[in-house]
Amino acid sequence: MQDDQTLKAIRYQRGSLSILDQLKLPDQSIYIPINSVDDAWKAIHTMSIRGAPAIAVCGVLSLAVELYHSQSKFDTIASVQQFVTDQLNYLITSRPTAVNMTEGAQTIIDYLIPLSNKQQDLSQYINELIVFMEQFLERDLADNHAIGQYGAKAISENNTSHKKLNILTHCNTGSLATVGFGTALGVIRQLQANDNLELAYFTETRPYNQGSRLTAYELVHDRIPHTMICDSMAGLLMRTQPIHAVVVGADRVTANGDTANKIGTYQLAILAKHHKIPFYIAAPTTSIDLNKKTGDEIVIEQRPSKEMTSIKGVNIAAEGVQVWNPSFDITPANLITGIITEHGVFKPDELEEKLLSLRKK
Ligand SMILES: CSC[C@H]1O[C@H](OP(=O)(O)O)[C@H](O)[C@@H]1O
Repeated sequence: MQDDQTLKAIRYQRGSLSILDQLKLPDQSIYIPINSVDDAWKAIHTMSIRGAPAIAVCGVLSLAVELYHSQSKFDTIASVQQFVTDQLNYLITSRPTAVNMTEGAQTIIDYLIPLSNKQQDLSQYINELIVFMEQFLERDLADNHAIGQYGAKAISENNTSHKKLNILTHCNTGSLATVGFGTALGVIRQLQANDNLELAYFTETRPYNQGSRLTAYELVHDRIPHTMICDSMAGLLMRTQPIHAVVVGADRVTANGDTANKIGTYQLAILAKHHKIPFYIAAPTTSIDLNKKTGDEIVIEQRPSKEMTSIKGVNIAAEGVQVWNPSFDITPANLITGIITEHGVFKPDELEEKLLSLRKK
């Protein structure tokens, strides 16, 4: 099972934040300090830390650390509110596709006024704001296990004829993409814990290799039975091996269930449809953006060409080669069997209604 210490993407205690530098994995396990929002912005943009939920927690906690150490520079509550709003709006620009940072920023901005109605002492206001920001860490930890449990139950119930299941996943959606158990990889961890997993197949996930660099690291570490494949092998795998489900993460799910996820997800969904294999998205409800009606509204982040033309600084393509490097693609809702959240598994066409009723509670 997951070892909480060596697979922690984020280490935090009040006034101090560090992240596991995922660009150095799997060869080196090095934590780097994050002392400010600027540090967090750079770490997120360069993908030293990545994964929609982990990005949001890192961003919010970097602001908590900055507030903790710079209290003396504020003379009014209004100046704190302006600083927090400006820093959150800056953090959102670090990676545009995932919604979790935007959701977290809006939640904090919405709290600034109610908190000032409750607390007029400047020092106490800052302290209570820090406590509120720290709750993002606890919330995501709790969400992950629920996602794993709901997902494992749904997939097992879909395959009553097989005790042990072969699952295919893409990219990295484990402890290195969240702050705990993982989303899609959390479902795989839970299937393993329930003794319902035969093999976890996973793709290398070109071009940035989150699968070979990060998912391999997690599955080997947790001693979960697995097989790594190249992205291009997914079709032959589904045609020749019994794959019982595909489960992947999400960076942003829109109201109709369309989902932005790591590039390569869309073609896996098409292959799964062709081979009649259930295709699941696993994501916390903080990844669901009801303000966007369909996936056509999602901004797809374009990444630097060097992430395609080199690996760890070694060129694998001719200097000057022209590339196209979208970091995400959109999987339409009609290719998705279910969306696994911390509140249960929802069909795409019921997602908006279910989420609105949950948010009213
Ligand atoms: C639970 S992480 C969701 C999502 O994040 C990954 O993208 P990136 O590595 O570029 O941050 C990937 O799309 C995962 O599925």
